[in-house]
Amino acid sequence: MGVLLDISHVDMEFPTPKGPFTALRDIDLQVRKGEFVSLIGHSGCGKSTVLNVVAGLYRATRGGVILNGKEITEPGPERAVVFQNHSLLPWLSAYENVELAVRQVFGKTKSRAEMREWIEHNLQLVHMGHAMHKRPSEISGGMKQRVGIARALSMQPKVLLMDEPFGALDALTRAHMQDSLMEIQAELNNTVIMITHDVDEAVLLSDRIVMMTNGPAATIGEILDIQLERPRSRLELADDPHYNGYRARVLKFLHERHSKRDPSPKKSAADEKTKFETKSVEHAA
Ligand SMILES: Nc1ncnc2c1ncn2[C@@H]1O[C@H](COP(=O)(O)OP(=O)(O)OP(=O)(O)O)[C@@H](O)[C@H]1O
Repeated sequence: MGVLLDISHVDMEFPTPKGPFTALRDIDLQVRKGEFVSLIGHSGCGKSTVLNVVAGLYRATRGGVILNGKEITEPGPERAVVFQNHSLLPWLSAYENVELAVRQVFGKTKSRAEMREWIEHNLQLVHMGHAMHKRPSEISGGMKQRVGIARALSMQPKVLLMDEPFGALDALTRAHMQDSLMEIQAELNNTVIMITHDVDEAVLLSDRIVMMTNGPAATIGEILDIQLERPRSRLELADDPHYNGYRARVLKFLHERHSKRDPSPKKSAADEKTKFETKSVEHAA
């Protein structure tokens, strides 16, 4: 299948009082339609910066991003973003939060009735149909995140950008959300770029895992193709040698990178444990 999103030789420099800081150097990544790509790397390496360049929030210092043949120069509804901490408007219900996005994208092309149907459809897709008239303060963290995902999906984006979407959730809710996301992905064939610190999550969900080197001047260190059949079941994969091989490969990359930055093995191991969630898939089930 053809390339939908072309992140082409992107450098990103930020001006700082001490002079320019090079966050990214030569990020080059082509994403196909319907592909699920995860970005993983140590804290501060530049994952969010990559996502922000694709979102159009930052302009690359060199290189650029082409979506469907058109260069990205600003944010747009064809690239919906889901953040770690939901960004719902607290005074609006779940329904009304999604409605805002739907009006923005479909206000001129869908009738009122069609928009209502579409909003409800997207909330049902994330299993929020029963609580759609509740406000963010009346629902759990996982439910809020579901609404954020419904809002992003309702825009029918060409690319879904997710910045640690499940990072703030407990392990069980997180596992449910991952399963929901896989179901939705199977149904809608979305193109997704997701940042995660969770190695299991990356292997379970992704078609490819992009591993980034440490900053400054972070770049792509390695790309791992995850050739596990779909639909994927976390329970079955727990004993799958291929699954465990992919998992080990990512952990090794991260560990090696960390060791290079800090040669103290004691500190590396401790940091590794806190920064990367390496729980086994059975625990999350
Ligand atoms: N607006 C900015 N101005 C200056 N430096 C910045 C700016 N945004 C990011 N940086 C720097 O760029 C580097 C990459 O930051 P970024 O937030 O992209 O990393 P990250 O991999 O997403 O981190 P984390 O995993 O902790 O969220 C960091 O050193 C950060 O301090």
